[in-house]
Amino acid sequence: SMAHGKVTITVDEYSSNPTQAFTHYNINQSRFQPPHVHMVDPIPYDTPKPAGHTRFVCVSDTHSRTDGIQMPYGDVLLHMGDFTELGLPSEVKKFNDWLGGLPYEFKVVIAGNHELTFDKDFMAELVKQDYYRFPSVSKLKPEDFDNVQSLLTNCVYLQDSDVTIKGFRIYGTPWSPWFNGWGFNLPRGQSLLDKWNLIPEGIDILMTHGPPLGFRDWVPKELQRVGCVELLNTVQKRVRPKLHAFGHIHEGYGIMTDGYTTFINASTCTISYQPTNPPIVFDLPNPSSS
Ligand SMILES: Nc1nc2c(ncn2[C@@H]2O[C@H](COP(=O)(O)O)[C@@H](O)[C@H]2O)c(=O)[nH]1
Ligand SMILES: [Mn+2]
Ligand SMILES: [Mn+2]
Repeated sequence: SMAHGKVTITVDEYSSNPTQAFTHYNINQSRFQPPHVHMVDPIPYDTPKPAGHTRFVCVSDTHSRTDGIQMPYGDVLLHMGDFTELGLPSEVKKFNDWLGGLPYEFKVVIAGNHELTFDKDFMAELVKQDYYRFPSVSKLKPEDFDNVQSLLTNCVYLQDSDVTIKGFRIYGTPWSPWFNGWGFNLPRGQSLLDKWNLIPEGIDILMTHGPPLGFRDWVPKELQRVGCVELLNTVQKRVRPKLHAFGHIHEGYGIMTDGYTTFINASTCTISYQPTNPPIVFDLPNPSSS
C-alpha cells in the first residue's frame, strides 16, 4: 500500500489496447469521471504569480517551427520533445539558438520520437538498413551525430534522468509506444514499463514525450485512445507527481486533472504541424525546504 513502501506496477491486462482499457476502467472504476477527473482552463498569461510559487511554461512538439511562437512570462521552461523533424544537427543548433534567446531562468528539455539522432540504438539500426526512409539522417556520419546532445548548451537535457530546480525534482524520459518505427519507440507492456520503473518516487514534475492513457491522448481521426496504460498506472499508483507534462499527440493539446496530478499536453504544433497552440503556463507552490 502507499504508506508501506514501494508500490510495484505490473503489465496491465489491457496494455495492448488502450481504447479498450479506457472503456473498461471508465465503466468499472469510473476512473476517468468527474468530480476527480476533469478539464482545466489554462491561466491567462497576465495572471499575477502567487507568492511562494514557481511559474512553469510548457511547450512541446515545436518541430523546428519556433519562429512565430509568442512566449509568455515564467521562471522555468519545459519542452517535452519533438523539437525537430528528424533530429538533424542543424535543427538541434537552431533549436538551441532559440532557447538561448528566451528569458527563463531554467530550461528543461527531453527528446521525442522525432529526435532520431538522440536514440543511439535507433541510429545503429538505421545505418544497417532503411536508407530511403530517412535519407538525410542516413547520410550523417557517426561523428556528425555522436555528440548531438552536446549541441544543447542552453538547457538541461534529461533522458531517463532527473534534475532539481528551485527545489522541484523534475524527471524526464523520451520513450513512447511503438508507432511506425521512430526514435525512442518501444512496444507497449513490459518494455515501456521497464523505463517507467526507472522513475524514482519523490518526483514533483514528470516530463514524458507521450501521454498516459485517458488524459489528452485521443486521436480523433482513428477514434482511438493511444496513451500508455502502464504510464498512467505508474503516475497514479506509484510516482504521483504534482504535474505530468507531455506532448506527442498534437490533437490532445490541453489540460486535465485527476484531482491530484495535473496533466498538460503542451503540443505546440497542430496535427497539420502549424505551431499555433499557445504555450501553457502553470504555477506550482515551491516545495518546502524541510
Ligand atoms: N494512432 C496513433 N497515432 C499516433 C501515434 N503517435 C503519433 N500519432 C499521430 O501522429 C501525430 C504526430 O506525432 P509525431 O510524433 O509524428 O509528431 C499525432 O498527433 C497523432 O495524430 C500512435 O501511437 N497511434
Ligand atoms: Mn510531434
Ligand atoms: Mn511525437
